[in-house]
Amino acid sequence: MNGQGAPPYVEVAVPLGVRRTFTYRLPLAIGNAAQVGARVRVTFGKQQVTGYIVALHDELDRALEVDAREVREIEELIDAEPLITPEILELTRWISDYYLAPWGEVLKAALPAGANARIERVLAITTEGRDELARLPERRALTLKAQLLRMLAEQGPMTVRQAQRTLGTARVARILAELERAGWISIKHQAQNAAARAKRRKFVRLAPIEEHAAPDAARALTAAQTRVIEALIAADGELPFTELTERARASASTIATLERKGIVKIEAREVRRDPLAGVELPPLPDIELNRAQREALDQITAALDQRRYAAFLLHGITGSGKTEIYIRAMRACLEHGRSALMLVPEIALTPVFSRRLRAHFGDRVAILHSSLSAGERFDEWMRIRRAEARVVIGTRSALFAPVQDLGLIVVDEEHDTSYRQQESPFYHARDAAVMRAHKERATIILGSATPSLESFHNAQTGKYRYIHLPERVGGRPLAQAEVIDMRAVFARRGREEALSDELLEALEETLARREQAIILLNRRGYANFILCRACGERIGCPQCDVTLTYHKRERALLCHYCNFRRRPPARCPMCQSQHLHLVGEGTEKIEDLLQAHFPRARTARLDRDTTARRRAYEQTIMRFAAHEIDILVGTQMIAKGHDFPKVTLVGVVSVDAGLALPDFRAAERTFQLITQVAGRAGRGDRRGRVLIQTYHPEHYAIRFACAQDYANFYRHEIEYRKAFGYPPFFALASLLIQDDDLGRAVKRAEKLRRALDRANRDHNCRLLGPAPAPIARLRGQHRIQILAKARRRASLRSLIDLALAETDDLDRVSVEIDPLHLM
Ligand SMILES: Nc1ncnc2c1ncn2[C@@H]1O[C@H](COP(=O)(O)OP(=O)(O)OP(=O)(O)O)[C@@H](O)[C@H]1O
Ligand SMILES: [Zn+2]
Repeated sequence: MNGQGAPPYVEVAVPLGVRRTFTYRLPLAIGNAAQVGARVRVTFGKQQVTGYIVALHDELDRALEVDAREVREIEELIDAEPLITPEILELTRWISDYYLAPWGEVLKAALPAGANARIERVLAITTEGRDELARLPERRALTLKAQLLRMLAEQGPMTVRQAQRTLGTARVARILAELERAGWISIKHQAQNAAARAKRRKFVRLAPIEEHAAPDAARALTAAQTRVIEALIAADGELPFTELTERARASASTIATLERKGIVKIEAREVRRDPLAGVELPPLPDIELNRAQREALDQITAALDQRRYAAFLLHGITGSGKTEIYIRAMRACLEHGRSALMLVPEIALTPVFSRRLRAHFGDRVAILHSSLSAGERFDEWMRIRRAEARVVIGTRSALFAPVQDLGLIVVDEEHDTSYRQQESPFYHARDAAVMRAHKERATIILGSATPSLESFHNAQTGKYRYIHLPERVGGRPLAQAEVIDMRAVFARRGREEALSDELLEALEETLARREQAIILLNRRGYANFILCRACGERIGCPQCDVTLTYHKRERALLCHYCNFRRRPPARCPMCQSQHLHLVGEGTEKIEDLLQAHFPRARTARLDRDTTARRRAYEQTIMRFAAHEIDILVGTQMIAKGHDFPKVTLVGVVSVDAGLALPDFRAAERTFQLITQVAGRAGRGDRRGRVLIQTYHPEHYAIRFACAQDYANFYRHEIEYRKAFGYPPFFALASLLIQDDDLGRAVKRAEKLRRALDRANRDHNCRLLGPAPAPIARLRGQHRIQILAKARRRASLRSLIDLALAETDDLDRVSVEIDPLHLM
């Protein structure tokens, strides 16, 4: 024991590809200060890593047969106050078990990026180093070593990175070891909380009048000083320092002089980085709920009153007024003194909606999403941690918001694929949110116009309570949808056209009525790929088994998987022929075509290329909402959740590529995409129209989406899932082996398969593969897949657990439980 009776051992989870936790000893110096949920710096192998304390214990776990003498000490305690709450610790442990994901990685994902400490090497000069420096001749040009010593003597300890910034990376690297050996400097590892510091800003304000009331004070002022004072008076007495220097065209020294005279005061204050700073709040519509909404809300508030776990599937068609229900449910939750968390899909976090929440809940709202800076995220996160924010809205990782006393979770557009994290740790935020609600006795609402098959199935079997809103608010009709058979268009025109006459005419009429249109094509770029007509070569990515997409604006061929980029060649790289042909179209080309057809219309494009810049997405959406844009072309990001009353036409250029993907969810995705985008039409006074171009007009996903008939789509699709043994009837796991050497990948896959077979003697799982994944090579790695299926997810997990434990060199297998795609 270490004196004060503190448990001498801690269990640490590290964010590396290992699933078990590790025991460390607490040094005396840390003693009682260590708490569960705090971050620590530990030595792991030869590395220094940030880990998370997940348990404290008095004795070593005998079962693990750890030798007490081999247990290492914690190097540093990073947090005196743990960042991770007990609830989040518990949730991450569940995720780690359920998804067979390393606990440390889940914990890392649970903290805002700004809070993930970087381990830095910190340099400091020693007494011997100072003596050495004193012996050096004063004036002569200093050697590199002497320069570094002098820097450390004058400026104090600094990180290796900082030293390298001044003196050059390679140069510093060269001399460090030598200086340390000579005993002139010390090198220590330390955790640095980069962005995880509150932001401080300097403010200048006018001092109270009596402090500088000397009668002739005004006369003694220079012109610049007068400008400073006038600027401050105009701003009600206070301005941020930098803003003041700009406004008054004054230098820092002018302001310093005024401070010495006692006329102004300068002070540094902590400021909050507010993601909604400077936005105008639209007036809130005064809405009276209709009967269906009221009944839905009543059920939800009754559950909230009981303070027990309850899960609802709110299935409301597009425009049925789900958002209004969410807001009122959140308000009810707040009235109970509890907090509410709302998850929204990645980019569809509509700027309009965040503003509405701010208007409803004021400062109690915190916003967490991917386009915030690390600093903004951290500030918002801390406001939640301190329970200053009681309503949280955010994307996938907001699942881990340290909300205190959680009463309600809303998952909007619950079918959306962005809730699935597509890299390790793989988790599905919707499913984990259901578990979180369960553990914290909260009510959860999963809302969608096109529920995922899993959720609808859960509602059918009684796992979720089902609420249906079958009509649009105000009795508005759904848009009228028509399928355009592109085979007939081809026969008529005799050549391939991206836009049919029907769609062009409808656009013409829409523009003539001064209404707006949305045109969807779920593929960015200009042309799908480049084909050599002489030899048949398709120009592909050298790293991946996919073709490169032609981007005209950037004059580049891009790989949409690994971002490889090259200039479009003038000749075929295989046969040198000049007969290169652009095949297929993307959003760029559709934008060009529309501009050619309708030169007077204002068109804009929304896809990952146009929204790379922060806030670009938001700007385009706001301009479209203000009708500064007539036609909006885009990928699926325009299909989600938006409410633009003046949109009366939606055109779907093509969904055929998505339908053809070798994935059991292809039909479901296509159905959802069409239904969602169709739902953007006719949300105002005029009825909307939807035109869907396709070469497969008879496909059931297209037929049912066109009729906006969820029930029949579900009936059809669920039969197929049952017949072929897919979710929700079977649980699925995919094991992916990647290696830059194909032979090695195959060997490892076969070995894994044998281990799985052995483990499967006591289980009853179905195993498929190894086989090349549909994308057989990605970023230079060959990809071999094994699929496992079972009726019970638990047996699937235990099977994989066993197999992985048995094979030792398989830590690089990536395991996905409930994968979304099998690509
Ligand atoms: N009871 C009501 N009376 C009048 N208008 C309403 C009512 N409820 C909601 N609305 C308005 O109807 C429009 C559509 O509502 P909302 O955006 O909530 O639909 P939704 O169900 O979320 O649709 P989607 O699934 O397409 O996003 C909004 O402009 C909203 O303000
Ligand atoms: Zn690539």
